[in-house]
Amino acid sequence: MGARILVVDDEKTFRVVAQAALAAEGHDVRTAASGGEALGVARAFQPQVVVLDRNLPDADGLAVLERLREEGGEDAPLVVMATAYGEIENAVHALKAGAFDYLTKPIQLPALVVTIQKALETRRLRRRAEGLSGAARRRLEREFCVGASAAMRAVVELAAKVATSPDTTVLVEGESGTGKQVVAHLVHFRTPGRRDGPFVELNCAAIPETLLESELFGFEKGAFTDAKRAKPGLLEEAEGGTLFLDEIGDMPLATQAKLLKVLETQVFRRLGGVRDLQADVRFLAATHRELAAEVAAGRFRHDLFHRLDVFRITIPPLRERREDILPLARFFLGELAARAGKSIRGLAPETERRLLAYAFPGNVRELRNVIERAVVLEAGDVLSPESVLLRGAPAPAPAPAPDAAPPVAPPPLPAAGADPGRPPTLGEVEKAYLEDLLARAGGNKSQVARWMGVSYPTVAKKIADHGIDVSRWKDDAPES
Ligand SMILES: Nc1ncnc2c1ncn2[C@@H]1O[C@H](COP(=O)(O)OP(=O)(O)OP(=O)(O)O)[C@@H](O)[C@H]1O
Repeated sequence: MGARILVVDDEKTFRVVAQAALAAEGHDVRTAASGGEALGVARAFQPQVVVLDRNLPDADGLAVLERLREEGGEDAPLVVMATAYGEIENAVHALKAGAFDYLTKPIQLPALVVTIQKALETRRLRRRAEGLSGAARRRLEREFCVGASAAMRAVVELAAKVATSPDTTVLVEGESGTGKQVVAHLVHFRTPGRRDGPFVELNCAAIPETLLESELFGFEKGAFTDAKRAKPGLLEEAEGGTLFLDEIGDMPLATQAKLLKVLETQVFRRLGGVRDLQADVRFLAATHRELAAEVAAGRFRHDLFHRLDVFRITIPPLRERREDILPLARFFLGELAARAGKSIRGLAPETERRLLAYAFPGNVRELRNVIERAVVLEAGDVLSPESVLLRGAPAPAPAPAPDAAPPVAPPPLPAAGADPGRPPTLGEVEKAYLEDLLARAGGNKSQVARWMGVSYPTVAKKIADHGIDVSRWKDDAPES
């Protein structure tokens, strides 16, 4: 597709010839004979590329370049500066002032056409990268909720601090589901020198030991039997950006030694390779294990631990920052209800009470899952406690006080089996009663014991005697 090109030169012959050559390539070309005219045309025409003579009758081309960049801002055209033959100094000045490239006069038309093509391609790629990272950044702001706890504010502050040093290694610690990956994203997208580069993730626990090194370092053709062609590793893919090593505590010792070397020297080789490659990446490692304890147990190298532990961000479990529960719940509700096309205004007071009382062993991930399911179940315009199913916590209907009498009218009598005239036995009634209470308590035996007014061991024994499988009511285990 043709582009808008402005040719600025006081020599009429050059303007005419260049315009014809570029128009023949399908471009829309305007010309100007002076700096003043060029700025006027640029404002109206918004060219994507400007071919600009350094020596203009009314101005220095460098000054015009500066004005074009200033006025155009993010949309400023790329400038190809035309300099007199032998004035290499001028060319260097032009590049330093932000010109995309330079051509020496007399300008050869084929060189002009190729340089314009290069400029347009660069502009397209830059825009694409900006578009992508801009979208990713906006998504990040949408996907991250700071919460209300001092602990999370401290985490965000630390992330902002380390974002100012693009080469510092970061270690993120926290239980599963606390948000280590979202914090890793936060660091990446807030680091000016890295955020336009890639964010590449490697989960060290999810990948077989034998594949881990080839994923990380890449390999040359013939490095091993299946290496039919060379493949760059994630270290190369992450060039200029961030390499996020998730579950680093699960990395095998042999790979740890190799990783340590990269961290120390910033140099590595592909498997089977002989060339040293530079690792221009920020390493960000995360673990749900306590690495110091892993070191003590001999499962993690102490030198690697110290190399990684330059800047540590610890995310506390959700149960230790309860102030975050409701802001996060509302945040997820907003996002998930919109996605489901439901208008659910907020949380019912009883829903809030139940969420606040719950321990969230699966942390923020479990909270998100709970809200996601509740949104599916909810028919009203607020998230009611009946829709919010919490593992091991009693289902709310009909919402008894925790220690109140059994919450139910007697359960429906069980079917009498073979003999329709026979009333159910006491054992059958007891079993049905137990199953009914277990269903209401989400499988929580302590709650059932309180409702039945008997001890926990008594309930546990009755459940075992009747052969009841409690796990079927505990279906909302968090993902891990
Ligand atoms: N502060 C937060 N704001 C918004 N969403 C969050 C936040 N913290 C966690 N989440 C959400 O919780 C879920 C789990 O987060 P994440 O994957 O980052 O946890 P993790 O600690 O890396 O877990 P794992 O150790 O299991 O890999 C994700 O869906 C994530 O979007």
